[in-house]
Amino acid sequence: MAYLLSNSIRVLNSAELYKASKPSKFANENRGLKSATSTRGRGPVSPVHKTQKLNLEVSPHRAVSAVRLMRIEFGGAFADLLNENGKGSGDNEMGYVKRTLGFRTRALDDRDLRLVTDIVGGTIRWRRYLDHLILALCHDENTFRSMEPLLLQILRIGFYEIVKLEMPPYAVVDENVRLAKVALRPGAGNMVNGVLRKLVLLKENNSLPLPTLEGNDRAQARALATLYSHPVWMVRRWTKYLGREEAIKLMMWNNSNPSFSLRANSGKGFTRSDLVMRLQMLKVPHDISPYLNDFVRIKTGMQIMMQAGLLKEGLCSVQDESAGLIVSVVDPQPGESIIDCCAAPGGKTLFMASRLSGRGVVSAIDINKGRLRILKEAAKLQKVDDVITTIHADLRIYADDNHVKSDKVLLDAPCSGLGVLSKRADLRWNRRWEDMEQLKNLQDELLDAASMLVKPGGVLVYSTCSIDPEENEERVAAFLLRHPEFSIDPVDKYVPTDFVTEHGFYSSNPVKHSIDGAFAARFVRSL
Ligand SMILES: C[S@@+](CC[C@H](N)C(=O)[O-])C[C@H]1O[C@@H](n2cnc3c(N)ncnc32)[C@H](O)[C@@H]1O
Repeated sequence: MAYLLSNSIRVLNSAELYKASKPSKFANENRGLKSATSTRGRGPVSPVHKTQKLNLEVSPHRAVSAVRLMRIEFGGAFADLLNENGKGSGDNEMGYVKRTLGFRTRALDDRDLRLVTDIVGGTIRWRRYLDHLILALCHDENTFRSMEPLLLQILRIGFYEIVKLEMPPYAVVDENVRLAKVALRPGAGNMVNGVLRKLVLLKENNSLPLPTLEGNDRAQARALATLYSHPVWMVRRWTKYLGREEAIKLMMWNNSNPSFSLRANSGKGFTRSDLVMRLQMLKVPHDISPYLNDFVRIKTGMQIMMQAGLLKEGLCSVQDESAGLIVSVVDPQPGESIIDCCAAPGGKTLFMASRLSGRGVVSAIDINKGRLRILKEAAKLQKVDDVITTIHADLRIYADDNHVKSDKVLLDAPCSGLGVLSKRADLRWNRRWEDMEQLKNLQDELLDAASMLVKPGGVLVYSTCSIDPEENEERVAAFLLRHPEFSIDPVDKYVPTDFVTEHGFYSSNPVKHSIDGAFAARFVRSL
């Protein structure tokens, strides 16, 4: 499958998603995989009876969006089932469309690709809100709870297009009815027709059945969670730590279309000016990063940039400035030995390596062999492999067994990812409150291990892509209590003051800085 990228890398890298995603509680508690593959009502993977011919009635971007949403929601298990039914279909998206819907559509053009990205990303982000409306407009709760997954995806798409994209409503109704009829059966088309028409009327009368902010804290959190389409536990956590107003702003940011940054790969002699020139030639609108010399921001045109081969040739990488600023906190210098403790897939390793000008070494450790392989290949492509060594290991065991001491050690710890929810549209539904406790324990263990690799007088940087104080400041405080041999080195020398907290940590705030949320603390080990 061509990864149908235009502006949402994480949403679209579905192979990765299958592996990474845990079952979505919200989605799966009422409709499991069994119903996803049910043959009742000609379910999505029983298309034997259907024509395998090219279908020109259904708009291809809707068909592809519906199938991609199924794949994201049901993850690897769904993909595996498809493969059982037809080997080889997993390799390309049209294969999935054919297997799921029972027909092919014409190939997608650039406009279709952009629509798929918008619809899939938006429908995932707004899922709780959309499901609330769908449930309200169904005959009864049982109709909603027992709905075939493909039918539900078609309804979600229609609701999203009407309510959030504000597309011409009757065209949306017609198109989605047609999709339901062809992919499922005429009755399903009638159902979609009835529910979408009700929605159009309610929207025209400005009377969508939405919850109001009433009742106790819990009830209000539930209402906010529906209105801004996030899990209740996140709303409660953010209301506690940020206050309601900031929590709402954060949720609005998470629901907006993400923009991306590109890092010119100076390791390959390709400068930001070179990148700017190439983007100008490709007519891709861009802005220079105000924070980092190698970075350029783009809101649209990712597809064009990829088609032009800039990523494939290793001339630049997609990297958020929040991650680039963590490398600024490490401040790699030529000749240094650096250990990147949780390195894969390598965004920060590669950037650090490019800063060494061919002198020094970055040892990239990771427990995940597959992701480490991606890092290795990217290092070759970007011509920084001469200063990178990869080590496949559990950091905790590695640190116990090896008595290496480095100038600098970066621990970019596994975390909730609560700072990157605008890019990782599905992550909010996969993260559970219980994950936080497990993650905090792991972060403490990894910090202890990473600290063993720092030479006297050396530097340790702890970072996350989370905005959660329990994963950030609290972990730092706990670490300092356990390790009096380390002290805080304030980061104001390394990043713009706007990112420096009162305790001398680096913190990027999506709402304030319009980049992903991230955190870093820099420690120095006593001599
Ligand atoms: C936040 S990601 C790192 C992202 C990376 N630094 C980058 O910039 O691309 C966390 C990584 O920690 C790795 N990891 C988790 N537990 C680990 C362990 N016990 N030892 C080593 N790596 C681990 C995961 O495989 C994952 O690749």
